[in-house]
Amino acid sequence: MNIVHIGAGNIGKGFILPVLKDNNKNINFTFLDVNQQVIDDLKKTKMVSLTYLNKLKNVNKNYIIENALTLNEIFEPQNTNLLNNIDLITISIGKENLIKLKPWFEKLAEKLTKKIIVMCCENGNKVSSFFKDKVFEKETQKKFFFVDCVVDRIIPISKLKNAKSLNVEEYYSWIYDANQWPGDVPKLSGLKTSKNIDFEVSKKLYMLNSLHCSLAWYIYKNDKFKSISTIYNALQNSEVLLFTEKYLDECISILEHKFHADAKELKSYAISIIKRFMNKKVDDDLHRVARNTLSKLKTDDRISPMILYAIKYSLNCETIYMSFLNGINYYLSENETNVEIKDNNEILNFCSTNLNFSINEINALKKYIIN
Ligand SMILES: NC(=O)c1ccc[n+]([C@@H]2O[C@H](COP(=O)([O-])OP(=O)(O)OC[C@H]3O[C@@H](n4cnc5c(N)ncnc54)[C@H](O)[C@@H]3O)[C@@H](O)[C@H]2O)c1
Ligand SMILES: O=P(O)(O)OC[C@@H](O)[C@@H](O)[C@H](O)[C@H](O)CO
Repeated sequence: MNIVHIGAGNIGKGFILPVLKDNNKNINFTFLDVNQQVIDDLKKTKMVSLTYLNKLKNVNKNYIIENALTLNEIFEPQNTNLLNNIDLITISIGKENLIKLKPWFEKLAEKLTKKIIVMCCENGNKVSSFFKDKVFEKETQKKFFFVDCVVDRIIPISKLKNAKSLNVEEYYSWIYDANQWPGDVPKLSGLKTSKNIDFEVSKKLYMLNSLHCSLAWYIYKNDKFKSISTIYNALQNSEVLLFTEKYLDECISILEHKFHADAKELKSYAISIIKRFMNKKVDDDLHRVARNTLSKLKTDDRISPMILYAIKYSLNCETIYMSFLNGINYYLSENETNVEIKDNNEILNFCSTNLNFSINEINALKKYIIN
């Protein structure tokens, strides 16, 4: 099977490559990236070397890659065979960068003789559908099967000095939408399917990912990352643990209400998240988990939808709302404005100007703040 993966970064090298290679025979794997240095390094080594950060004993494993190319190199004559035989394109470049792939996909679409599956392995709400609907015209959309998925493995930023080595968490989960996968294409091993991808996406995004950035913003507010700089260090503090528990309890009530989900199952998922965050070997920097703060605060991402849902159905979201304000202030301080906003009108103004809140959403938030 020919896999082309766009984005030879942490999730590409530390998750997509090993999960596909470990679980499926005859995987021919090609990395594409815009970063010339990364591609040159991978061309040289043709290998990725992973260290699994097992709590008991680290395990090292090497993975062969068949090709590493810059995006446009794939259109060169010597790569025609590969181009004509792609089965699956996976992508992990950051949701905000997807728009840049528009011309590349349009060029590819002109050359295709069969429909190809595209999976955006980005954190966000059904990002493959977003990519399909918001980026492409109908004609291009028809050339691909866009399949939503949820990917989960914590891969901290590497402090190792070469592009081929990476430390990764041992745990992983990759779930895709069973309804969008074409019926005549065999399923991939190592991946799970779901007929309720909305729930799977929301569960991970609202609990794990929103807790991650909320912890960073909380620590920044109280410590400015002076004495605490990683997720593991943060969770050694009893006040942070209390914040975490309250935060996850509010998330659980919202998910339980929205999806009629089993609260016990969500509770054990919450416990599993805390356990994973408490793996001392996963040296996960707070700047990383808070990256792209503004996108994380927008109405299509991990915090605002929970607040707006809780307001609508009168559910408690006190801690999540506090975290939302921490996030706004973190964003402002990162952008060197040195202004904290606390005034209600400033908050509402920020939401409509920078976070895509609609008039109805602003009115709902206003009512919540005033009460
Ligand atoms: N690291 C994690 O723990 C983790 C886990 C699950 C999901 N994710 C998601 O995976 C995505 C990538 O995260 P990451 O940690 O691997 O980031 P990263 O910065 O390590 O890797 C991103 C890669 O994409 C490349 N890239 C950027 N723009 C590009 C473009 N226009 N065309 C081709 N390549 C381009 C970069 O050069 C880089 O190599 C994000 O959406 C993130 O939310 C990350
Ligand atoms: O990648 P982001 O910036 O969307 O979010 C930061 C982290 O929450 C994220 O990378 C997690 O480590 C990952 O999603 C775990 O599966």
